[in-house]
Amino acid sequence: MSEGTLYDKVWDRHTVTTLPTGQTQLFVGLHLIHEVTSPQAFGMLRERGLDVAYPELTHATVDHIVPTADQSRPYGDSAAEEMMAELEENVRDAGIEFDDPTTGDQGIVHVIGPEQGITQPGKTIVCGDSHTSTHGAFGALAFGIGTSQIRDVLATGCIAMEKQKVRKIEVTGELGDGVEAKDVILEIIRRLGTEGGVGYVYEYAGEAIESLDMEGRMSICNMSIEGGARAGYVNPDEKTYEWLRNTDEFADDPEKFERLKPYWESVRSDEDAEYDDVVVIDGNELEPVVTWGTTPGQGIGISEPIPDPDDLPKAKQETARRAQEHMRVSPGETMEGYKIDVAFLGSCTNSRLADLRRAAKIVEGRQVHPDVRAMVVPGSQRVQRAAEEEGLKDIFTEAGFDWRNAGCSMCLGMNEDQLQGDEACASSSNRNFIGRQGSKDGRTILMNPRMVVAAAIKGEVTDVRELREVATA
Ligand SMILES: CC(C)[C@H](C(=O)O)[C@@H](O)C(=O)O
Ligand code: SF4
Repeated sequence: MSEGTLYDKVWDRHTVTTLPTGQTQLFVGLHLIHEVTSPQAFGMLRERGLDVAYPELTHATVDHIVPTADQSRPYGDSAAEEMMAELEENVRDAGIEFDDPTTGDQGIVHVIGPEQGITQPGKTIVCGDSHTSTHGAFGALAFGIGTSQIRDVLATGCIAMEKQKVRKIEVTGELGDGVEAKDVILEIIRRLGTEGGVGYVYEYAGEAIESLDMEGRMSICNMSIEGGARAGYVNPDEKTYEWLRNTDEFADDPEKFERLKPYWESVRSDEDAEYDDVVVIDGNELEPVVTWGTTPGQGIGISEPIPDPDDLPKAKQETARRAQEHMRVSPGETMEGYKIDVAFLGSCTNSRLADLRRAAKIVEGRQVHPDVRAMVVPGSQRVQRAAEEEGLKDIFTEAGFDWRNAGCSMCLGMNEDQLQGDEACASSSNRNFIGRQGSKDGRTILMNPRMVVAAAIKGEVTDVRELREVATA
């Protein structure tokens, strides 16, 4: 008998009860916390005299406010220092494992979970952060939660939730040269809209998704929320298990791996599972996608013209007009040749070793354009070390990139890494909202990591496929 989708199965296996509100009480397998959204929740717990129910299922890191240059304490920014100190106190009192920068394991919350192997198929994972959907790449059911829910999870290990519908997004075929996971998700959001996923969880499937490495799958799941979906996931397969086999959790404990694997396999969506909606996208047709506007849904293929707001559905016209004014672009132009001032390679979407490796191949033997300030911010200290060991840091720094310490950095500019004035930034992050990178006049163009470094080298938005040809000629 079909038990349904991965979503149905993980949901059922974590259901404690149905609450009087009609919501489901779900048990949480992993609660990730960071410095920005947890302090208030810990405060609420203290007010009620409650303890953290499952410190062993809770894991903390510091990412948003952490400086990426000088990390000596106290931090130069007193607000950042205060947040850090508060997190330190909270985790110490509760006995929660904390990957602070002295451990060598610190990093963006959505990078460290998978790399340590605590992100696993069939787990329910929550975090007070909208990009928690990233962990769905492993077949986990992972979603961002708000402050009062963080409190609930800290106090009870459970969360009250409404069940969502499931939309299967099948990406068929093979991605072309220079086209990456990031382009797939930007294309999905462009087609379905930033609100298109409201009420849904996205299951990403199809040949093009299956052939992605785990890093690529994470980039896609990461941006589910930008498409309005509460969560996104990929069914676990051999690639997933292979990744996990090599993590801290399992490398020294192969028995544990063998014990858990049947469960992981059992949560895969059944062949005959029913979906509330199915969307099919032809992966063969895609090209690198860049945004022209101020939402992640305002994207186009690098060779395509920027749309005329008048040609868009009525509801989208006004925001498109305002976005074009802010970005100073006109309908009919392509984004190719758009001048940039800053290049940011980082964020929980694209700052893993595989991302840096691909980008370094483009950078090798080239120089950052003299008018561009370019930075690479590894997603975690482990990524940073590995990249340094294999010589990627040297490739980037010799080309003129600034090599930083791990953190969220210029993805949202909660530390010193910010755009100035109306600077335009080629960014491998996930949000291009006005003001997102620290300056209200700043302009963000989202793209894949190789496109970011191509833009850094040329000083303008560039089709990386042209640069690659030069490189291999
Ligand atoms: C600070 C945090 C609450 C926020 C989020 O939830 O996503 C941040 O990570 C972001 O990307 O905007
Ligand atoms: S890297 Fe950006 S998107 Fe990811 S958690 Fe940090 S601020 Fe949020």
